Amino acid sequence: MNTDPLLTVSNFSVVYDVDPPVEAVSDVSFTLNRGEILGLAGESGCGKTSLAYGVQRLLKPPAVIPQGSAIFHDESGTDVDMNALSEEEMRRFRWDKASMVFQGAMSSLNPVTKIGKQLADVFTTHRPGMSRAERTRECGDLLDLVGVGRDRLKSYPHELSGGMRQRVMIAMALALKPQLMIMDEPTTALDVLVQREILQQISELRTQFGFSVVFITHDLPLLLEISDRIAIMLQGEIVELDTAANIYHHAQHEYTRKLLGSFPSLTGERGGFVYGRSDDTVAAGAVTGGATS
Ligand SMILES: Nc1ncnc2c1ncn2[C@@H]1O[C@H](COP(=O)(O)OP(=O)(O)OP(=O)(O)O)[C@@H](O)[C@H]1O
Repeated sequence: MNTDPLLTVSNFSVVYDVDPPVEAVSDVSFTLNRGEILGLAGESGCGKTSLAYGVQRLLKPPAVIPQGSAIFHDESGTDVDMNALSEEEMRRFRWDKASMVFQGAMSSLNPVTKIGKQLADVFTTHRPGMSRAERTRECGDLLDLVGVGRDRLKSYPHELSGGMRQRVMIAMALALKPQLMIMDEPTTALDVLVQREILQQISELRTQFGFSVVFITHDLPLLLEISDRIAIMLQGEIVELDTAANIYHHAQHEYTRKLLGSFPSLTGERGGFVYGRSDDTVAAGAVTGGATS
């Protein structure tokens, strides 16, 4: 496995300064490797979103970050301390280097604007030198890439299924070829087959472009399918971080075992597990034969 780090998070805490204060993330440290999919699992309220948004500096008051750092090891060789960036630098950084697919992102598409135009707006803002023809070509290429197809450039969001809308959001997050994508429950609202297809797509795109992914969900079986490593969060702390295979076969923490045990779908409708992928991770999907797109 590639152990060239892309992001080093150290002693990171997030507190909501309400009465009494809530320590949503407590002294969390981890490293994300280049090209790696790191799953962040844990039940609702354990602090997954606060951690991901905190690292991206997307939290608003009453959230405060009393301690910790997030260092981005840029492919240019420069280390960027994300806490030291100005608001403006951070805004640019967020799309260019590290993009995000939010929880329920597909409903954040503007309903009265064609999806091609919404995609093109990313380039208009961030690549002002691009000609209109280049923008249209890039947007078409992106829609092809995520399996929506360039013939949908002129479609309105309501003309697309939920899965297709979510793919458009992924296309948007991919637009500037970031090195990191943070995905917060990107497939939760979709049915299982569509989820599978999208996971497969993310995995293929990651192989093609080499970006890293932090994939957040409470759905541990789903993480086992897609992640190289998985971090288990409990009450604001990462209690276990290991390869997907080790999490599945040799969970060390009692809570991880509990979390695994709480998903009957592990051996039920999601299908049995397929072992022995070349990189020794775990992949589910035997029943559906994996995803097609
Ligand atoms: N604005 C806020 N003010 C006060 N407490 C908050 C605020 N936002 C989140 N919290 C608290 O911080 C803790 C962590 O929440 P967070 O949303 O990060 O968890 P999560 O694991 O992402 O949950 P979910 O899967 O439901 O999104 C929870 O106890 C939550 O109630």
